[in-house]
Amino acid sequence: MTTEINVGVKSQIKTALAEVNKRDIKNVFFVACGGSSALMYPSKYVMDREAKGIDSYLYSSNEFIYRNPVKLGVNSLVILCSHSGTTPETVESAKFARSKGALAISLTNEPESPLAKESDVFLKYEWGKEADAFATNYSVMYQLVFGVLNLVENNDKYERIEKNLEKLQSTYNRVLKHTAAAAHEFAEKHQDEKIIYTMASGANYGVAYSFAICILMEMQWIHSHAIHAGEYFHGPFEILDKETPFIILLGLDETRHLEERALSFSKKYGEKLTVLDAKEYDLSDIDEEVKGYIAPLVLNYVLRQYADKLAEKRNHPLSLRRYMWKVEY
Ligand SMILES: N[C@@H]1[C@@H](O)[C@H](O)[C@@H](COP(=O)(O)O)O[C@@H]1O
Repeated sequence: MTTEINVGVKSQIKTALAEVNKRDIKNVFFVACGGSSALMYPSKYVMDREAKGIDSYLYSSNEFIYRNPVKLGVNSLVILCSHSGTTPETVESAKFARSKGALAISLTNEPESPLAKESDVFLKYEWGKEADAFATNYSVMYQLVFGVLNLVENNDKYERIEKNLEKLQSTYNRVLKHTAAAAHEFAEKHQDEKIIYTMASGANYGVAYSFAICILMEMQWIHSHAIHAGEYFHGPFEILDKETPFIILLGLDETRHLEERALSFSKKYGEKLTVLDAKEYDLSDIDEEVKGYIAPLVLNYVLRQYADKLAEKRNHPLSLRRYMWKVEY
């Protein structure tokens, strides 16, 4: 079944790339909201590191429409994502992109959704505990992005990334066993906290961002803010004391130095520090050359385990909302 689904994912990517091939793509816009936006941050990092000619931009959906970037046009690829496929501003963004002549490719879990219908091509990804990592959102996004880089610029990492993503689930399973005790301890220690900050840089910043806005604020009603490790010393570090909890992510990309610097300062003056360091995880299945790109996916998966444990300890299900999907906004 898994193999069948993975073959299906590859064929969807092929279809999407065939559409890309019909155009002369000069720029890529990543457009989504919330968690769906956060999962695009590593891809924006990939574009910055790998793309020699294609420009790339990342916008929250409504900002994309209202800002109306002057470069958006027939040479643009707009990559959208919405899990439900119903977030109105993301659906509008797809319409808007196409009205400008751009190619709109969306990722969603819902093939019958308005977003799927308003896009030139949609890619259905899998979701949930049973899904193989290869077919899930982060992986599908990478397959598309590396596929575009390969097609437009002859970037040679596409096949390697695809092979590494095929081994991702076994990496996840191994790492999760290693982090289970730490996740449990985190939940024990933080169940009564009123505020928890998150921090990261580079390819991992989106993971810190989504944990802050989606897990802590949206799903646990705990105050939070995602601090960019490079910005830490330009304001946020003044909040550090022995009482304030921070989650600090350390990835394997070129910006790791920023995260290490933030951590070493935090260790000096803070105490409630939870460190997730990808260097401590068994990523032996992953090629050295792409480890920096894969690290945020692994960190995100590990943090989901932290979220599950925290929700359980606090007796506050991750599905609980006050306003989202309930009132008008
Ligand atoms: N955590 C996310 C939110 O941040 C997002 O606003 C919402 C709608 O998103 P989507 O457009 O992916 O369906 O879903 C999730 O709950």
